Amino acid sequence: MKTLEISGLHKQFVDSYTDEVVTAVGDVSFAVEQGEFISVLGPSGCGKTTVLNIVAGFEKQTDGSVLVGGREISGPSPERGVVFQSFALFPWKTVLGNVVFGLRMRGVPRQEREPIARQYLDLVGLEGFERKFPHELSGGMQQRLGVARVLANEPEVMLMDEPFASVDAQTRRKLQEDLTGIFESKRPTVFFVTHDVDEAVFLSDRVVVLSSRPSQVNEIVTVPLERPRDWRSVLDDPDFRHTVTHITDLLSGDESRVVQADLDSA
Ligand SMILES: Nc1ncnc2c1ncn2[C@@H]1O[C@H](COP(=O)(O)OP(=O)(O)OP(=O)(O)O)[C@@H](O)[C@H]1O
Repeated sequence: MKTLEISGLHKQFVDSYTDEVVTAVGDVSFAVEQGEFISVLGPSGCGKTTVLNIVAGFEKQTDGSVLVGGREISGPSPERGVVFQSFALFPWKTVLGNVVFGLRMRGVPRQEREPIARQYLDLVGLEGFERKFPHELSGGMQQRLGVARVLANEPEVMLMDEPFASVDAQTRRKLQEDLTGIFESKRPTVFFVTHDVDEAVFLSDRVVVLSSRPSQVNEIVTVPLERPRDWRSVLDDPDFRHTVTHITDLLSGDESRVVQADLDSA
């Protein structure tokens, strides 16, 4: 069953100073199955975040449609929870309070909120930290709290915009393995934006490779790796290297076309 269907998505921005029109998204269509992990990759500025922001309901498309669970979206909703790069936690609430808040907003009865919140904190490995405040957690733990907060709302799709971009390389590997473990046990539908080809292949069932602006889908690559996954075994897997090389070739082919077009128009 398709959870998310993006059809003919097109987005133009008008620069408020110069009145110049920027086509951020040309014509993008793809669908995400229920329980699927999909990543969106593409050259810088090709509109990855814009597509995510439209799905989140933060931006309105100029043309095309976005259906979630078969319904056209209208504005932000907890059914499309977003995990941001910059954590976006409530600093004055405890770890437990951060998760309980969303449940309260969703109308979950008072006596059910805390057990549900604790269940999701356990899932992301934050048991024992319930009474701490966000500033008492490491960057990686704050990001896991962000994931717990979104998942506790049982969204139809979890949206993640480069969530690990601001943590160091070692923590990043650990968080990628944690996220894979969470995905494998809960099977949420995930839409993940990244610049990092290895990360996209490690995490995803399929990778949507966008072309440079005005972006279109260049290719949707199926990742032929078994689950459960961990870095130790994935790095030794020839299918992993082959898929990474294929996507890198798609991206560099696209980049050389852009350079050639720039030279032709000079
Ligand atoms: N609110 C806005 N107003 C005007 N232009 C915008 C706005 N948001 C994005 N853009 C432009 O749209 C294009 C796509 O931006 P977007 O951030 O979606 O790309 P991206 O692929 O996520 O980039 P990156 O990989 O660098 O993060 C860029 O040229 C950007 O400058």
